[in-house]
Amino acid sequence: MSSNASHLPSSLILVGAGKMGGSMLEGWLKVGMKPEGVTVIDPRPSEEMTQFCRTNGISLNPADPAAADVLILAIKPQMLDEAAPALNGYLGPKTLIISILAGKTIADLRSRLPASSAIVRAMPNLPASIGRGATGAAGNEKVSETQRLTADALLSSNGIVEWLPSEDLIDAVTAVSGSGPAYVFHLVECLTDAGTAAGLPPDLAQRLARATVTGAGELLFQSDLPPATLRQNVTSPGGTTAAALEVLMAEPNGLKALMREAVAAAKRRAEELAG
Ligand SMILES: NC(=O)C1=CN([C@@H]2O[C@H](COP(=O)(O)OP(=O)(O)OC[C@H]3O[C@@H](n4cnc5c(N)ncnc54)[C@H](O)[C@@H]3O)[C@@H](O)[C@H]2O)C=CC1
Ligand SMILES: O=C(O)[C@@H]1CCC=N1
Repeated sequence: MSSNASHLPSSLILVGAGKMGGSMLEGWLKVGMKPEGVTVIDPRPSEEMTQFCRTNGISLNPADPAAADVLILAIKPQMLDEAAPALNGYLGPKTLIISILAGKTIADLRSRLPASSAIVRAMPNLPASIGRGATGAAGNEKVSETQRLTADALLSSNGIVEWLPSEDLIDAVTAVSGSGPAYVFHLVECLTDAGTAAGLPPDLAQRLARATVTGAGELLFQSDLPPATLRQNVTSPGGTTAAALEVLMAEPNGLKALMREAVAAAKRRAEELAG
């Protein structure tokens, strides 16, 4: 984990503490963000989140929250219009806004918030909660160097951060790493299904599929070898893996084409969510 704790903000408001906001919050506390500096705003917090805030001494839905150094926006993109009027009340002149809303551009946010707002648009992913997430981020010209370091400290507490040369790349980042964990979880579902079809009891198939994907993921994490080399290391010439890969890598309808289609669909959807 590469978070630079000295740049963590002293105060932060999290607006929307659902699956992703909650995952990020776990990461911030693990790297030393002070719970008394965190305020959570969510009209419908889950029981787990309510309990989490109580246990950690985090202020949940205070009547009149003071403006903070950082406001993290983690509501659904479709809720932005409804949430925007209240957001203005949480902003001070120096508040940095970090939005993780899929599809919503910095211009979309600026049209609903003070024009002078410093905004970082970021796209994290769910493994943020265990510090193994991947985030792409880009900021507008109002973001000072100190604010960029603050954003970096928060986002890197959740895993790797890639600062993008242009905000335009974020929809593609969303389609690859934002949504990507779901593709991997679905791979486990498919491998379980295939194992069951091949004669394994479903529970056993799922345990094997899960351990295989997490083991392969951890090997990829720990190794410097490119994924293609790791794949070749499993593949004995004329063996079982080669037989399976002939199906998966068939042209033109193999996994590569399917993955391109899936990522393109996710990117298109992100573009539709803009506005
Ligand atoms: N789930 C994921 O893996 C990822 C999600 N995102 C983005 O994160 C955002 C949240 O997604 P999820 O956490 O999956 O959704 P979620 O539905 O789990 O969480 C949204 C939360 O916002 C709260 N909320 C609704 N209206 C509100 C308001 N006016 N003020 C404050 N809170 C309000 C809801 O009660 C809920 O707890 C979305 O914009 C999504 O694009 C980004 C990357 C990954
Ligand atoms: O499915 C979604 O729209 C959000 C954005 C990336 C992951 N979850």
